Amino acid sequence: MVEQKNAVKGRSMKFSKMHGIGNDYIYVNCLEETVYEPERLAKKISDRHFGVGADGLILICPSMKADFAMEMYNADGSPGEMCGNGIRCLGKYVYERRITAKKELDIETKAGIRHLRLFANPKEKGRISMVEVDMGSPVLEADQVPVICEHTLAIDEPITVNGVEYRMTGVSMGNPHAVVFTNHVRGLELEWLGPAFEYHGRFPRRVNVEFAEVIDSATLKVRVWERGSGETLACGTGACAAVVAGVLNHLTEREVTVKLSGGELFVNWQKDTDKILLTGPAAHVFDGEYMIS
Ligand SMILES: N[C@H](CCC[C@H](N)C(=O)O)C(=O)O
Repeated sequence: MVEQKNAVKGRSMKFSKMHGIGNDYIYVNCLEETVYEPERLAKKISDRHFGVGADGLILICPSMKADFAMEMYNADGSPGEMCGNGIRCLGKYVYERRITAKKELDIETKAGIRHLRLFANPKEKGRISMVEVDMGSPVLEADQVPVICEHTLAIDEPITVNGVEYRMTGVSMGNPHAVVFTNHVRGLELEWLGPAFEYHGRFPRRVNVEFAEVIDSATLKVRVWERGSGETLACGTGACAAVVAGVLNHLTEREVTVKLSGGELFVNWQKDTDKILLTGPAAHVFDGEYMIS
């Protein structure tokens, strides 16, 4: 029944809008709804004028290997392997809607299984306000997975973009990132610089770019240009990549507060386990019904 309903144009699909410090996604509960063309839907529904408006689409799906599976699509319809802000909101969604009673969850993603710990809002019973994700280990070598570069380790590597030489460090958090340290992120013209990095020949799968300013060894200020979505107010995988690059370039410690345009995330790259813990808020904005067209 559900499958037929959504296959037909002009019928509606329930969705929720959520965000992690302003990195906003449309969530569809695919335990109840069926989405046939997620790339096409992501592009339409993410449009901030002709759609609902979001940085992309996230599908909450059943999993054979974990408690749930997450599929994510960028605003241009392209699929992404992992989403640090999105997965935190997914945890809040399934707990608050009583789809699960667990406060520790395993979520299957294209980058592997990620473990979540949900923290209750002390002021509102049954609500979750903060979520910690074990993001796994960063991947730095090209022959291991979807790293951005053809060559091995790219630490502080020169790259010419729009005729200017920058230095970047490549980090895969399951999805590809290039981190560029700079002295003043505020003044950067990302609309011009972001696409030039994203589509640079050095990155065969395109790239997410983080421009990071070192405030002190435990604080980074970061602006993000996301592959497939443009400048966003925050990026969880990007915050982790920035801290990995900070450590590798001897600029930061392993425990860092990352100040993004929409708020703060806390990153802890554990030395003993090599795993990265990402902690930050998760918020629900509204629920709605979308007409499939
Ligand atoms: N905003 C997300 C990452 C989306 C990455 C996506 N733009 C890609 O194509 O890899 C985060 O919080 O981690």
